[in-house]
Amino acid sequence: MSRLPKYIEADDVKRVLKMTDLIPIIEKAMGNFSKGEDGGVVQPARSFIPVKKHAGSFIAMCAYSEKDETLATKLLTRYQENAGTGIPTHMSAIILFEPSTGELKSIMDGDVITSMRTAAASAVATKYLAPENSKILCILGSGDQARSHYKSLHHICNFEEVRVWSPTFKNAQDFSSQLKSKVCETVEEAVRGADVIVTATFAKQPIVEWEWVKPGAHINAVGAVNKKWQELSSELMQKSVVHVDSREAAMKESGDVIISKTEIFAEIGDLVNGTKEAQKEKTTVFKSLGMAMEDAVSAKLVYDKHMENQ
Ligand SMILES: NC(=O)C1=CN([C@@H]2O[C@H](COP(=O)(O)OP(=O)(O)OC[C@H]3O[C@@H](n4cnc5c(N)ncnc54)[C@H](O)[C@@H]3O)[C@@H](O)[C@H]2O)C=CC1
Ligand SMILES: O=C(O)C1=NCCCC1
Repeated sequence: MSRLPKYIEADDVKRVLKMTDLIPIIEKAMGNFSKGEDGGVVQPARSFIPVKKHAGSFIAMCAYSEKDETLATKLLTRYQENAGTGIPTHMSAIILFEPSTGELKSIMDGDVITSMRTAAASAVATKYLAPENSKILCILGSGDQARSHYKSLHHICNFEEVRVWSPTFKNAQDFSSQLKSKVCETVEEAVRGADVIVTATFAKQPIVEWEWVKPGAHINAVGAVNKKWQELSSELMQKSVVHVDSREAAMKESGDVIISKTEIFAEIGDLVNGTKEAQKEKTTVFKSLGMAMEDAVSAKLVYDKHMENQ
């Protein structure tokens, strides 16, 4: 093997990474993660460095999976105020190592992986928790995650209607002209009657109320990754059956969990492993925070597929 790491750019990641391959890999990774030591995953809490002067943050996320033979770290910036400037709000690179020797194998774009693996994790949650025959999908937010969730969730349910809401009406219109959907003027209009709801916004205060949510609906809550931020009202969190990707991270990083003082029923990996039962008939929430482990398995998949084509 060459000692020089392979650089894999965003277009090449996009070319080789397919949602149909990724969803089962993320499902297996979530299961391994929730097995504790038996799952062979080492994933320390991630570091957040505030870049206060510029209203940004720098995030470092590392993971090793013995079963998947992958060792990686993602370095990411989150600059919310980039919105509307043409510079993305999240930018990242993933550094992949060879676990057997410690060699640096690859540095690759992390943006496509972040979009797709987050949406794949929600697809796994939706597979276990969405009501049978879900027909209406509601997406709150019209950015990167909103778009990737539109695509991933169509692999799980046969939706007949997709609704989109975004704080800037024009952004929702642009979304809807590219991805078949109906634009809603209010969150309430988008949420009422929906079977599956995605919240993928930068909201810091709750935008979804319990009384709007159809009993038995499933919510993938992807934003509000901060202990002081919420996308869902405390009442909605308390009255729903709440699932997370990592209990440890949720207790540290999720305002939706911490402020509402809600009880976490299970990690999605517990449903995958069959150690907790999915309660499809109840109103369910998947509070997603994102795991380094998801990046590590995705990066290995990208590297292996990319090298096959070399
Ligand atoms: N759980 C996870 O694994 C991940 C979570 N995220 C989080 O998901 C959220 C969406 O990320 P992206 O789509 O990449 O960002 P983006 O910048 O592409 O889109 C953000 C969306 O939020 C909307 N928005 C901004 N301020 C708002 C407010 N006050 N209330 C309601 N909506 C507002 C914008 O109009 C836009 O539609 C962010 O909070 C991000 O940090 C991002 C990556 C992974
Ligand atoms: O990649 C992730 O995981 C992220 N989680 C929280 C917000 C930024 C990206």
